[in-house]
Amino acid sequence: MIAILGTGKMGEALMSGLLRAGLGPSEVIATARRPERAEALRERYGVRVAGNAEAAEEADTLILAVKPQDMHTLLAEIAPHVPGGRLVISVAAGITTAFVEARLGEQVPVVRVMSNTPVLVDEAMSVISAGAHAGEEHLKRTEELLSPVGKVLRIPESQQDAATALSGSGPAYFFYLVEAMVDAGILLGMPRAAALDMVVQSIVGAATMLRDSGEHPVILREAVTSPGGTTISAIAELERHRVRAAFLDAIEAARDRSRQLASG
Ligand SMILES: NC(=O)C1=CN([C@@H]2O[C@H](COP(=O)(O)OP(=O)(O)OC[C@H]3O[C@@H](n4cnc5c(N)ncnc54)[C@H](O)[C@@H]3O)[C@@H](O)[C@H]2O)C=CC1
Ligand SMILES: O=C(O)[C@@H]1CCC=N1
Repeated sequence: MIAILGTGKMGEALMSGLLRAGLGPSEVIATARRPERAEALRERYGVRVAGNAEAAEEADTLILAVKPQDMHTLLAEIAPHVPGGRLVISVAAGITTAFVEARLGEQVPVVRVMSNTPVLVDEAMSVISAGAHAGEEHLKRTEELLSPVGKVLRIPESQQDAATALSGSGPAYFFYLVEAMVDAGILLGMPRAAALDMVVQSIVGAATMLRDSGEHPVILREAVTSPGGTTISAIAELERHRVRAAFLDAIEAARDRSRQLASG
């Protein structure tokens, strides 16, 4: 039995992925703060919806999916209800395994996960790290849960804040880029729907080439960039506006914010 504690956007995305991967609705308990949300989850997925304490007592794997700022309250609520031997998986940005261990009891196996919203289309990037009391079996179990919905990579916990900035938030940067490029199409007089189609297909094509060709992104970009042509005129403007430096600073800021989150 798996419990998702705090079934918001990420919790629901993970839960729907687990169900698509073949887990039965009767093997999942979801918890939610608002009764309307609980009802919607029950109706949409046929899963059981319960209180946090009850879910913690019954499930052998607990997935903590509340916001980092709500983690302290959730852990305080479930601490008396987590029997030995439970695997606790936290998907919250910035929350360390030590933070969870300190509140649930020192022996609890905790795995920290940073996934991303493409879990909704089985293309998640999930990175996982073991806490002090989580061993190979716990990492394997976490991998089994997450690999049907995307790629899973083990990383040292010291890299989790960086991974949060890179792949946890990563989809948002691409959506932002698409928005900006569609605006550019509008500026050039293109109808919005056509501009969106062109940009989305370009990003899907580029992503597929990156994944399937094994080529370095520089080589792929050079292949588009004809001498004296159009692409280099655009790249020159991106460089003039220091877009590369903006990405470095932006992702560093996200990493720093992830580090701060556990303290509220
Ligand atoms: N949205 C994203 O792309 C990603 C989010 N995350 C992490 O996932 C976690 C959740 O983020 P979102 O889903 O975006 O937020 P969200 O606000 O949609 O979901 C959190 C849910 O937890 C519920 N909740 C809060 N306290 C509760 C409690 N004590 N008992 C039961 N339910 C409670 C809230 O009502 C809400 O529905 C965060 O820790 C975030 O860092 C991780 C990777 C990506
Ligand atoms: O913005 C956030 O804090 C969460 C964590 C990674 C993606 N979304």
